[in-house]
Order: sequence, then C-alpha cells, then structure tokens
Amino acid sequence: MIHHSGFWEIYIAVGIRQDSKGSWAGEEDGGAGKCPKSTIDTVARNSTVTHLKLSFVLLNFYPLPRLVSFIYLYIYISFLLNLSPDSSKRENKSCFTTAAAAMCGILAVLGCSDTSLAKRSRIIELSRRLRHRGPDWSGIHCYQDCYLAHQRLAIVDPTSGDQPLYNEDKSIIVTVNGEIYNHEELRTKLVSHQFRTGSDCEVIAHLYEDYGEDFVDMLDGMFSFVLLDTRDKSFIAARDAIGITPLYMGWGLDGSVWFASEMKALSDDCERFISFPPGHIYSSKKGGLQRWYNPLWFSECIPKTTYDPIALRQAFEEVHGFFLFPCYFCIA
Ligand SMILES: NC(=O)CC[C@H](N)C(=O)O
Repeated sequence: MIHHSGFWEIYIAVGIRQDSKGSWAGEEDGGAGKCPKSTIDTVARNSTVTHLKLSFVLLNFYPLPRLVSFIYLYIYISFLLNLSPDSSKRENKSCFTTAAAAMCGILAVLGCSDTSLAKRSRIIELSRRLRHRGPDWSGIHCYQDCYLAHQRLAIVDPTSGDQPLYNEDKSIIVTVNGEIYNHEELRTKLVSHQFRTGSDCEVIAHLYEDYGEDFVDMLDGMFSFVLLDTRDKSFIAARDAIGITPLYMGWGLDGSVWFASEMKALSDDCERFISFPPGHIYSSKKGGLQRWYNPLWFSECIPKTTYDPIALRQAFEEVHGFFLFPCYFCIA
C-alpha cells in the first residue's frame, strides 16, 4: 500500500531551508574576516537524509505502523525546526530545545602579547572551527589583548540576544554557551539594571556587577562562560555543576589564557590544555580554579560513628516506607 507523504515533505523543506548571507559581527573595530553564514551543518544534513529515508519507508510501505511513523515524523520535525537555520522558528518551548541549547561555541583568549591584526584574524579563524556549533551568528569582541568570540545557535530571544553580551556601559563582556533556566527570576533581583536584550545569558553580566565573582551559584542551568571585566582587566570562566556544556582551558607560550568549547580551537596554539572541571570557576584575580558547586551532600567528611548494619537497614526501610506510603492508598 502506497501513501502520499507530500505534506511531510513540505514541512521538511521548510526545516532545511538555507540562508546564504552572513558575516562576522560584533567586532568593535570593524573588519576582519567574512565567513559564509551557514545553514545546517553537514552532520545535521546527513542525519536529515537518514531520518527522511526511514520516515519514507515507514510511511509508504508498512500499513500497520503508520501511527508509529507519524509519531516518529512529528518528533523528528519538532527537532528539525529547533535546529532550523531560520532562528525565528525556534522557541524555548520543546524539550528538544535543551539538546539544541547545548550547542553554541565560545572561544576566549586573554592576555596575548600580540595585539596585531594577524592575531585577531587567527582567533577568528580558530573560532570558525566551532562554527558547526552555532549557525545563526558569529561575534567577536576585542579589547586590547583580550578576545571573546561566539558562534550562536539562537534559542532565547533569537532576534536580539547575539553575543558577546554586555552590561550597560559595555565595561563587562561575556560570551556564553548554554541556557540559564532561572533568568526571569534573576532579572527581578536586578531591577536597577538596564537590559539590552531578552537573552537568558545577559543576567550574567549584571549579576557580576552586583555580586562580584560569587554569583555563579545563583545560576540554575547548563552553561560555560567567560567574562571579562575591562575596568581592572580581570576575567572569570565557569562551567555548570555537572559539566553539561563543554569547556576547555589552555595556556599559550606568551602567557595568554585560552578557553574554548572544543579542544580543536586551542590545541594548535596552546602549549598545554585541560578539560575545564565541572562546577568550577577560574578567576584571574584569585589566580586559579576553585569549586563553586558545593552542595551539602558533596562533603567528603567521613562519618565518625562506627558501621552498624542493623541501623543502616532500619534507615533504608524507613526511607523505603516513606516513599511507598502513598501507594498503599492506591492499592487499598
Ligand atoms: N546555544 C546556546 O548556547 C544558546 C545561548 C543562549 N541561551 C541563546 O539563546 O542564545
């Protein structure tokens, strides 16, 4: 039995529509390097083809699992629209957004001895290695010998949330990969601040202004970010509690400190590099990595009471009884 799948093909054509324009933006001092605004990257396009073939087979040749194939297509198209190059199609609604939100690329180089145009072009070139992580926008901010670059897959506020992001007078610059789930609540704590965008990540710049480096545990979300404070040329970098978003850190021979979402953006130019540990913050003022995520249960102290298996068993049974208690009513 053959069923027509034209309806779905129209949707899919919308999903993979390409955008041919684009350039580097957010450069304070004009200039360097144009790069083609892409499209869905090759990996996504290949997976599109695979999914389409599978959907086509399910839809056309199997009468029984039609419902299954429709559900499959529905889920896949939701996912496709969230990855669409047309960012106005994406909204922070579906659970698939979470997977997409993990993808933005950041690169920050701080304290290079070389401030030439060639150095900036090199950093733009390295940032392009993360292009597949963000098809919607490429931005870079250069401040003296510091560079913060961003490849954006727009999720929250697609129209104005391009990065790097700033505080009111642009003295604080931040480049972020991730999503701050409680940004609306945090904004209510920052009423004296003027927000430039609707981006969830802008709160980071303003929180830093009010709370200094200790604001990171106020963030609920998945994130990796680098923040530069041009007032004293200090910087911090932080990664979410369990390392949902990636971050690498490196050191150049000239004493520069590098951060990137993927190792490929710093491995060629750094003398040494590490995977940035989850739940940590690097502070240039304090001069090292520190754990910011310190939940009570994280305590490494060893209990002083001696091991008593009977007491342990009773404790487990109490917890077990507590969770099963509501079920007794259902069964009765
Ligand atoms: N993909 C991302 O990391 C998203 C960054 C930011 N939350 C935005 O919506 O633009």
